[in-house]
Amino acid sequence: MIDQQLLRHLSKKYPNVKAATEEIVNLNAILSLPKGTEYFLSDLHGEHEAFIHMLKSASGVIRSKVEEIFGPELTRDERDALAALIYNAEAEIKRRKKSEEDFGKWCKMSIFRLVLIFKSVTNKYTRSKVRKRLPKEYAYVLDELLHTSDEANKGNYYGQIIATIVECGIAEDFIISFTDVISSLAVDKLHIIGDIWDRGSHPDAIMDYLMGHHDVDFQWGNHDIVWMGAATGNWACITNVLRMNISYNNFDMLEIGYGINLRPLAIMAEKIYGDDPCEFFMPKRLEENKFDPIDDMLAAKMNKAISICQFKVEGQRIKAHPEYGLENRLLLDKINFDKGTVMLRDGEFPLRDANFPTVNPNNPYELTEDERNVLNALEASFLQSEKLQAHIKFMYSHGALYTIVNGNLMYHGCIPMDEDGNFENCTVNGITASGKAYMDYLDTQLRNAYFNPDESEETGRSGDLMWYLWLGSKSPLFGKDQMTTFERCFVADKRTHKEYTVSYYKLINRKDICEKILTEFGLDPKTSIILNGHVPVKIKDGESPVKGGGKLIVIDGGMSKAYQKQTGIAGYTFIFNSRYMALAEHKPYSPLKKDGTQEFHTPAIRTVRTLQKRMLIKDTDLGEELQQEVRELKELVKAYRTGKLKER
Ligand SMILES: O=P(O)(O)OC[C@H]1O[C@](O)(COP(=O)(O)O)[C@@H](O)[C@@H]1O
Ligand SMILES: [Mn+2]
Repeated sequence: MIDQQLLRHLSKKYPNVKAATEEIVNLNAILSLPKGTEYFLSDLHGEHEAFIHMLKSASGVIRSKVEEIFGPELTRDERDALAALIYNAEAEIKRRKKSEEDFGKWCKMSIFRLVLIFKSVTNKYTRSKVRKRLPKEYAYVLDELLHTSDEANKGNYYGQIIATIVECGIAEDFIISFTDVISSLAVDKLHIIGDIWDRGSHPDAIMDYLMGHHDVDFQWGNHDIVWMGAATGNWACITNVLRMNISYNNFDMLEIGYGINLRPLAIMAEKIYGDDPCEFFMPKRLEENKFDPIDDMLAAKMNKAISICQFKVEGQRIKAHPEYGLENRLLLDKINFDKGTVMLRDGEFPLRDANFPTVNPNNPYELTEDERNVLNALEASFLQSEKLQAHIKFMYSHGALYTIVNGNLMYHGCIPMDEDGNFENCTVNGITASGKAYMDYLDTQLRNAYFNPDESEETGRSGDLMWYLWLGSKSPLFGKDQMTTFERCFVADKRTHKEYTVSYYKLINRKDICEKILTEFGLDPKTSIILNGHVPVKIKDGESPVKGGGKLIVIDGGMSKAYQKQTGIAGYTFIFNSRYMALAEHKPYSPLKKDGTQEFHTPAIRTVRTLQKRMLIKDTDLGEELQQEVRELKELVKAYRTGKLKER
């Protein structure tokens, strides 16, 4: 039974039998449509161009539509050009303006072709859903192009509309909007399973783009969490994100994108390491900075200066939180400054760089006055960066530690388990929990850390939790025994760099374990699957992304350029539409060339599961909500009919 109050509330929106019945008809129509296509991506690591291309091309789906519709009619080059127009309309228009004798004619022809693709990507949506996604300025025209029913006159009618667009001089803008709509309609829901930031040059551009997306959710990754901590002003997180991004030469993003002022750090680095070659701190150059080039020598000094700050600040956090169990990461006090060695858990190792002018052997974790001043200034930059704070708030409002959508469980790293596959008890901030309860507890704590920080504590202290989740061995986002950053910087012997993954990553090869996790999260282990990111799948070594008898799929395929050598591909998109689940395996993205052309690679798509029957909206989470609405509306109609409520 639905209560009277709810019915009275509903009656405000549906004041009579007719209005309520109309909505029931509308909802039932929606329920019988095929489910929209969901896309799952992870480990974007700042690769904005590759990522945006994956969305624009709908990871191969646009190409297959072009083939389906124009295969018999157009040449291969023409089909390539049409696909290229949808992927990057600005660039293609610019190129055509130069090469076409009659640019207006090219615009007309392109619009005609786009209309056919548009029809194909919208045919499983209701008219009202499509309307809601159209850009306001062209909604009327696009709706007409899509829905005109006068078959005999259609050619002429289209022709008129299109000719007017070209004559009015708005063809370029129209085509750009049109291609955006086509790409956006091909992807109904987007799930990002963590790690937007670090390594690649423009996570800021990715976030800007996603903030305009119609339906996106995030499952936080370790690289996201450490930025979320940095945004609370936490020094351990700030030094970590700066070290990583300086070491990848990402100055445009830091200084121009987020407005982080690195001048105090640069001045201090120059002062401390004037003569130090900082050989092992040279930045990796995956891309050049367009606006803020910093020469390698200065970048290396800044990298070393911020790394030392990181190890000192982390040492302080480790001592302040014995419950984190990170004492084995206290390494500055294990340095033998006379011998130039460090004592690690596997013995004593020589340091390849033993110049530590700012480390006081008697009190190695103490910051110098200069370092403190620099960190204060950096903290202010992070706290006051409007762009960063907006991105982080969006991560919170659209994100979580894990998410369940349409029966699938998504999380970035792992669920802590012991060797036998029991959910491991983990203690954080005084509370001990395991499995789902641990994840739920951390999720709440992470929200408090940003939105309700403990005012009485030093600034950013709440962010210690984010720092722990970035590198702690019981962090469901990290999933390794330790993070060996110090060793990577200072010790030549690569064996000391090794980070061992936790038991979980072995266990997930077992079907029963994956089913156990699904059950823990209240899902049906027969039909549900887990989508996992974080650990690059080494396809070139024969590793498969599909684990646990198809119950778990790891979709970190190495979108990060820095990791493509390891994986042998350039990322995955997991696709779940009304007919199947599939993995699109991407080749490295080739950027736009100077002559305005671009080489596009269509991903290899392999089906992971074919659904026995077409999945409809009524079978989805949304379908459940809509069916509840239908039940309520039926009660409302009954209330009107029996005189319990008055029609208006
Ligand atoms: O390869 P890089 O950029 O130096 O980073 C290495 C660090 O990144 C990590 O792998 C974490 O990043 P991922 O979440 O992408 O695996 C650490 O475990 C490791 O210490
Ligand atoms: Mn990760």
